Amino acid sequence: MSALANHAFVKMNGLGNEILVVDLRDGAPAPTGPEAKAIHDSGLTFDQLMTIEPARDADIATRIFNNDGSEVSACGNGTRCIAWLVMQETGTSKMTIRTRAGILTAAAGSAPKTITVDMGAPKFGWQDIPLAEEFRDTRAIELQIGPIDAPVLHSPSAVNVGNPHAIFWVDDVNAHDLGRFGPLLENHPIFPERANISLAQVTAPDAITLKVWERGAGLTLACGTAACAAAVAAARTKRTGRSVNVTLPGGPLHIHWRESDDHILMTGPVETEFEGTFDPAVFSGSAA
Ligand SMILES: N[C@H](CCC[C@H](N)C(=O)O)C(=O)O
Repeated sequence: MSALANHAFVKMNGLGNEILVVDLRDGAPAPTGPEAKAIHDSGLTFDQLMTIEPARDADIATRIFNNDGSEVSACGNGTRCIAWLVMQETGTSKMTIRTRAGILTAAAGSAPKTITVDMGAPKFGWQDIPLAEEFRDTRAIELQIGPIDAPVLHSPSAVNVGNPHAIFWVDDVNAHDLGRFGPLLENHPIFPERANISLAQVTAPDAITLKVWERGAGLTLACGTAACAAAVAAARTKRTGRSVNVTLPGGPLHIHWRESDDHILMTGPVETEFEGTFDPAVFSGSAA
């Protein structure tokens, strides 16, 4: 029987990006990838499961699982959620979070239930994304969908913001069937670690509309790291400035790509939905 049987969880979201939070500071072990997938498949659905764990070199540590059971290194919306929970508990307004991508800093925003996370600096090198072959300029890589002579989507920007992203620049995010193209592109051999796939429509020098197919989770209402990736890719290709409002289906995030240290500051809301405990049957595979 899993040590997580009957363990407490908190269901939250960031702009509708569904986050299941499990506080393991009681010493319970983190779920395995298959256990995370089993929890989702049992009907307690989420986009990501995130843990809160003790850390030696930060206030807390976290591990991030997509609902397909893959463990990943960054989740912007989920990081805001766990930061808000811990700040509520400790009464602090600033904290550090150890992730597999490095130590992030979170701060309470000016509005209630709003958090700003410093997501660190983006990486643009082809081996950092990573890509399967050398591309000297990752602002537009040779990848396309559709007929060779009339591609439907092509020349995406590639960025790593703790996780890999490909951003396709389009005139209308609703003119393309991301639900159909998403899995093809997520699993394209050019992405040895797969990738999060976004359609980005620049609507003003400080505004982007975004739709995202998330690696390991599919279409979501919002993706914080995709908003960060699209914002820096847009600035890098001179489509926008370094401060943008990114409007996702679930709502807006504000992204500022700071010039002084290249760090990306993401600001947005958090929502709490409900609390509960894990049904033991989930881990024995007998849950519905
Ligand atoms: N699917 C992403 C992780 C979650 C990202 C998203 N939920 C966010 O808010 O950043 C990946 O596999 O890298």
